[in-house]
Amino acid sequence: MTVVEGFAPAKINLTLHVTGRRGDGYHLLDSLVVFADFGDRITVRPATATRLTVTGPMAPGVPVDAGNLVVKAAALIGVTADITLEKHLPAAAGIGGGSSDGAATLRALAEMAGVTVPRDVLSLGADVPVCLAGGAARMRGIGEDVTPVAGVPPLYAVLVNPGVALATPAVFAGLTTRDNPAMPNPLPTWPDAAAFVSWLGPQRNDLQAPAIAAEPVIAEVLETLLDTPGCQLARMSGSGATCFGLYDSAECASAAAGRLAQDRPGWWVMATRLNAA
Ligand SMILES: C[C@@](CO)(OP(=O)(O)O)[C@H](O)COP(=O)(O)OP(=O)(O)OC[C@H]1O[C@@H](n2ccc(N)nc2=O)[C@H](O)[C@@H]1O
Ligand SMILES: Nc1ncnc2c1ncn2[C@@H]1O[C@H](COP(=O)(O)OP(=O)(O)O)[C@@H](O)[C@H]1O
Repeated sequence: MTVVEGFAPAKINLTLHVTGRRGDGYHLLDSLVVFADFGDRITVRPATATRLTVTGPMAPGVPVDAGNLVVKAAALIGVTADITLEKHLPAAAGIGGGSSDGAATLRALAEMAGVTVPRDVLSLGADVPVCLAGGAARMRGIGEDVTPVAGVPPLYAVLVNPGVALATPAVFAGLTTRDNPAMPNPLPTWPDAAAFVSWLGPQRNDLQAPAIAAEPVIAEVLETLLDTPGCQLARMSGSGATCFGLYDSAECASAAAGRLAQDRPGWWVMATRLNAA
């Protein structure tokens, strides 16, 4: 029996510029996306009907029915399987846990059944195409236009989620401006990690302000990250509430994570390497 395992890394929007809105209400984005070395794990086994079991420290509250993106992905690719999802990423957290799980399921089921992944996966969610591509990418349109970006260095980061779940549509609805500038085109080249992080500084996550308006604790997370020794940049990912801090070494990131975990026992804190693959 073919058993296939897959990894569904956290997705981090290093930038998230909202540049317009379509007639159907979806927003046009320009986002630089990378992936962490931390995430969920899935295992798929052939079965005559799809069955999902969710385990792991972040399993509570995650849907186990047809609402789970793992089950939706299996239906889209047309393969039935016994699927175990080991959940490590907080849900509704702006780090694309569900989308990354969906993309990992598509890859694993394609390998298990010897079929190809459908070309149009946008129906699963705007973040699924970028998660399926994997690696540093520029994401435009509403998420369907994904271009790999070369030259993004590996980054040492700390992810912090204060334990508030934010609904993505509500955060988009809180935007006060929707026609904001895109990132430069083409993107510059960065000689090293320091140049990359200083370029990142003036870029934005346009969803950060409406997310803070909905959950002011996000501002506290950003300030707390910036206060840790060696933090070069702190920003929210996606529609929040997870924020990332960037550091110039694994030691700095790990020391900051240790301190934050001690000082803020209610927050989810994780040191990770971004774009390490
Ligand atoms: C904001 C982002 C940035 O990467 O990340 P997350 O916060 O979800 O991690 C994504 O665009 C989210 O992608 P995803 O979570 O897959 O979105 P979907 O399920 O397709 O859409 C959820 C809702 O978000 C809004 N939405 C999403 C994408 C987009 N380009 N414009 C939107 O306005 C719509 O209200 C939509 O109904
Ligand atoms: N595999 C999954 N993991 C987590 N949440 C999921 C999954 N499948 C569907 N969901 C639903 O999707 C919602 C958004 O979750 P997630 O993709 O983690 O957030 P975000 O879009 O903020 O990155 C959750 O509230 C949950 O109800």
